[in-house]
Amino acid sequence: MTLSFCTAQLNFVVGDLSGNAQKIIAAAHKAYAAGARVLLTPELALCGYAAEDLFLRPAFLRACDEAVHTVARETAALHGLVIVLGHPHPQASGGLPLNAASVLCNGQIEQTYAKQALPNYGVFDEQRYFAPGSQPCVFEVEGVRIGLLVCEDAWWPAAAQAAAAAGAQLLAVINASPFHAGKPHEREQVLRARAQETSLPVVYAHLVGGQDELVFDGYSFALNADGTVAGRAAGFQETLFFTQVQSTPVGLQCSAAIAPHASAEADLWDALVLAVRDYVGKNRFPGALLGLSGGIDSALVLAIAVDALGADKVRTVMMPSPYTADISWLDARDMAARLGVRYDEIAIAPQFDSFQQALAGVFDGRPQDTTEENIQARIRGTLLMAMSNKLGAIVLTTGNKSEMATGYCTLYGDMAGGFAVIKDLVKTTVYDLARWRNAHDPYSTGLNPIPERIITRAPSAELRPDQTDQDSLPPYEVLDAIVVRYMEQDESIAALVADGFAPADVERVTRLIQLNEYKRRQAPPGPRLTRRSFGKDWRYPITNRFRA
Ligand SMILES: Nc1ncnc2c1ncn2[C@@H]1O[C@H](COP(=O)(O)OP(=O)(O)OC[C@H]2O[C@@H]([n+]3cccc(C(=O)O)c3)[C@H](O)[C@@H]2O)[C@@H](O)[C@H]1O
Ligand SMILES: Nc1ncnc2c1ncn2[C@@H]1O[C@H](COP(=O)(O)OP(=O)(O)OP(=O)(O)O)[C@@H](O)[C@H]1O
Ligand SMILES: NC(=O)CC[C@H](N)C(=O)O
Repeated sequence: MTLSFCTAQLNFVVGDLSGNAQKIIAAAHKAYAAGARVLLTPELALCGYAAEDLFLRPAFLRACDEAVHTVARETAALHGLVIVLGHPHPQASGGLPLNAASVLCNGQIEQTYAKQALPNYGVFDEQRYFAPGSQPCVFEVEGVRIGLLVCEDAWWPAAAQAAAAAGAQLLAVINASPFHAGKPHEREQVLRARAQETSLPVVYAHLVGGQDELVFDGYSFALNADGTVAGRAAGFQETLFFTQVQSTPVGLQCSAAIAPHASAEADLWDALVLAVRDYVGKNRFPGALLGLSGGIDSALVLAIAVDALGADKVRTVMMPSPYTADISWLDARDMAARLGVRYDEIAIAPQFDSFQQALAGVFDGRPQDTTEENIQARIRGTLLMAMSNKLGAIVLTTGNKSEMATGYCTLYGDMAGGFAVIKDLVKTTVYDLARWRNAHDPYSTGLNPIPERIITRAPSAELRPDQTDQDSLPPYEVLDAIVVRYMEQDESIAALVADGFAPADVERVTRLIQLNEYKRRQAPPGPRLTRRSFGKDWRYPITNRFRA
């Protein structure tokens, strides 16, 4: 006996119930024609993950319910195909809905499983939206008894063990498991433990796509009962991933194509590209634009945007001030020419003069300070937003995580825009990725996008004469280490000092992190790439006197 499973590793759009339903129906027809008799869709595939407070709207839940029936009806002719469909399920008794996986066959809804473990940490709020289930769900297809789990269920032993105790011979897990660096390996490690504890093979069906700040990386996989990888889909792309499950004298054996895991840098790059492509595309922008300064941050964002959208959908504008160095112009022009993107120059000196004149009376002889620096950033922000209004393209902001942490960014200035592409990459990673992209060509563009001098020159905001970033901050290696350990890993000030960081550096950086919460609340969203980003998984009070 061989039973063929198909995982619909597809990119759904939150709230597009009919589009998602049609995508699932089309996948069912293709999978069936290719011989599959089980189709697994990702968690909440029908409505998209994460639909957040849409789950609180009765009309949304009713529409999801109708879409479940549409999928059942339009796949009824696929005789014998079992579809595991992820969707929210309103409870007849009222109360919160279930995060459900329904088993559809021959046009009927045969069973509906309710996710038991509802994650409520990090970026997850599932206890705000769903009531937990308590029962295992086992269904049989061509003599194979399949135990159903939904994502977080499989991160703990109990639900898998309950499915095994209920007679499951294989675990089918449907998922929406947001990416961070290293997550594809971590996930397989967790599921390996479930396979080994239960001595059951696992088919893990995963989502792909960008949804606001979350990125889903695909990499669906199958494990044998001993935990060895029997198959893996490619990461960061849509695919129908087939796994053959065979009955052998030693139990069920899975086999499938095994796509390799990519390097950490390649995964990060793919995540950034997918996040930009989906944010821009799903929100229906005709393209993107950004201020190109000749510095590393805007250079990296431009390279990502071109890989994501194509050169014809990205335009750049260099807005020199009196403090802009010649090499900034030269490098910005060089980069735009290398990539073949539209490049304009708009000098901001006249507007800068005009603002200063307008304020001269009010400022009454006070010395120049960051006020004047911020005016320049705000003139640029105003010009970029004007271009966005007129041309329809979204403004990509270029601030990195080190800047978002310390507040080295200007409200309504370089923070003005729609999507903050690298807000979860610390500056040292920005450099690493720039070097990596110049040495690799993941989308076969034939481009070596970033001029070498942009990578080697000292970073500067160029908002006053001879300014460099390191004038007022510790070296980036030190700054980034403090940011990562304090912000991502919850280490204390005392622990960092005990580990050898200079007390003054730790004091300054952590104080800046605390003081600049107000700025981050006004920042655009951007893709989460680490265990903790400045997004849904960082919810600190603005008004706060505690720091340790
Ligand atoms: N708790 C709070 N809640 C709400 N609002 C608060 C606030 N505290 C201050 N504010 C407001 O925020 C203002 C200060 O913020 P903002 O106007 O942005 O200005 P600010 O933070 O003073 O200046 C921006 C800093 O970033 C640096 N910068 C800017 C641009 C690029 C780069 C770079 O290296 O890439 C660096 C620049 O040199 C300067 O040190 C205050 O004047 C006040 O109006
Ligand atoms: N001369 C300029 N022309 C166009 N855009 C600019 C210019 N200067 C700054 N910007 C925009 O503002 C952003 C922040 O600029 P700034 O130089 O202050 O910081 P940065 O973090 O060093 O960024 P970068 O490395 O891109 O220069 C830039 O990434 C760019 O998008
Ligand atoms: N949707 C979920 O239940 C995801 C939770 C899970 N721990 C993950 O990130 O993979």
